[in-house]
Amino acid sequence: MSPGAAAGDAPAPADSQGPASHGPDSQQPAPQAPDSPAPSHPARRCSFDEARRLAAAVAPLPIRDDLPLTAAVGHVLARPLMALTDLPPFDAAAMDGWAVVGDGPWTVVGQVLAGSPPPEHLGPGQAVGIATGARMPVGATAVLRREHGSTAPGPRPGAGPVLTPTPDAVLAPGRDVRPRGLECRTGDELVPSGTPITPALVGLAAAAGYDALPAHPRPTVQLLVLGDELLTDGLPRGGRVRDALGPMLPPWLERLGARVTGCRVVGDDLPALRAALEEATADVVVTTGGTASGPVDHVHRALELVGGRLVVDEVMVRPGHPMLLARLPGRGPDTQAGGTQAGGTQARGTQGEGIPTPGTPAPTRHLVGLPGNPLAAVAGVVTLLAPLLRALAGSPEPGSFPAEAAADLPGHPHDTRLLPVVLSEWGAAPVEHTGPGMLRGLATADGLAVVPAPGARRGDVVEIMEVPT
Ligand SMILES: Nc1nc2c(c(=O)[nH]1)N[C@H]1C(S)=C(S)[C@@H](COP(=O)(O)OP(=O)(O)OC[C@H]3O[C@@H](n4cnc5c(N)ncnc54)[C@H](O)[C@@H]3O)O[C@H]1N2
Ligand code: MOO
Repeated sequence: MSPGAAAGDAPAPADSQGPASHGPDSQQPAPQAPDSPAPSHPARRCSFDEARRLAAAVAPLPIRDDLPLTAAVGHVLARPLMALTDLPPFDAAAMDGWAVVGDGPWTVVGQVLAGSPPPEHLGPGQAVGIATGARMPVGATAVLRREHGSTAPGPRPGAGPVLTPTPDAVLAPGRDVRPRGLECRTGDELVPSGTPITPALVGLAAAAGYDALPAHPRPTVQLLVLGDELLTDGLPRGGRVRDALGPMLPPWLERLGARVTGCRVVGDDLPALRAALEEATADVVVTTGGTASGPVDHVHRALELVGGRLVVDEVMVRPGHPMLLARLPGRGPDTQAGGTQAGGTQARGTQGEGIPTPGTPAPTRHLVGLPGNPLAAVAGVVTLLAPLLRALAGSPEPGSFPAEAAADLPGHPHDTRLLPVVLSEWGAAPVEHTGPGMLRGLATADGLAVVPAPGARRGDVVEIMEVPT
């Protein structure tokens, strides 16, 4: 639907703070296109695709240029990694042996080790002992491997040893030499922006002369697990159940690139929830439970009270349809992207190198409301939270991949269904125990198949949402 058409039919925008409709049968129009994130979105009931597009439409956190190499692992490279030097930076021996000039025999006139200066120049008939990685002397044409030569005393006192090649020695020019610039030249793009910073990338950066890397910070997350009925230890008892989400979500979110700064259980109490939201300073606040319209489901009301603005309010996906995404006002003082780095992203008005342009707004904070049913909460993670966290961290990872259905995949009559599946050489097959309140199926699944209504047939290609394995 075009933005104009959507606007014409839109319900009262969330910014009006009117009552949000989030029942399962609310029939609100589809949202407008997500590619123009306006300051105030009408809160909408969204399709699965629209919801994840809206979540992914946020700007990345402002770039930091000062992340020490090892600390940068787990972030996403925010600018291309350009070579600051030729690599190798000089012609170097690739093997232990002798640097030689032309064919032998040669007189050995010295030795050069890795990191030590070579002789100024080698002339015809001369050689130096050389170690792997040592700089080649000017004039040397090749390296003779140690196993391909032997030395004998020189013909007279003071003359260097005589080096003779074995019959199988190979001495073509450049043999066993790593020429300067073999891997890259100064200014070459080594790795594009958006690449996850891995240990290997950090090693490359160090070799290329970097001490720090530019990266979007990992978004901070505070998790509020809502529900008076939740127990944090022991067996379920007295009508209460164990909190499954408090233990599950922090490591999951860390795997998605977030830095989880807090996780706590909050009772079904509106003032307590409001206070928790007001105290929270993270880039993303995640709540679990309380999203529906039960007597103690307070997330919508608490959001209104703290000035939150709903962006997505219910998604046409099962399980998990009551999930929501909202913008939160302001930002706290202790977030990674705040402090000296607060300000717009480079794309939105920095002066380069992450220095904020005076007057640019601080990055927006968000709340993701996950439904309480555990598999519904997982659906909220893959639909809203994972795309949001990736966008904040500047990650281009899709979070999904295609696979063929190995069997018919049951769907929902009119909504998208996220179905735990196992993958094999035959494709994606459903598992058992996939009710909204169950994690048994997911625990052995390889991903969540995105099953369009009313279902997929064996042989259809479906999208598989990644879950941590
Ligand atoms: N009248 C309607 N009622 C409900 C609807 C609806 O459309 N109309 N939708 C249902 C669906 S679908 C879901 S999902 C839930 C979502 O409700 P909430 O987000 O408000 O979640 P709660 O009511 O707080 O809890 C639901 C369920 O999940 C259990 N739970 C909650 N947190 C946890 C946790 N951390 N670990 C384990 N289990 C948890 C909770 O005990 C409830 O059993 O609303 C339906 N209702
Ligand atoms: O969102 Mo609910 O039961 O479909 O889990």
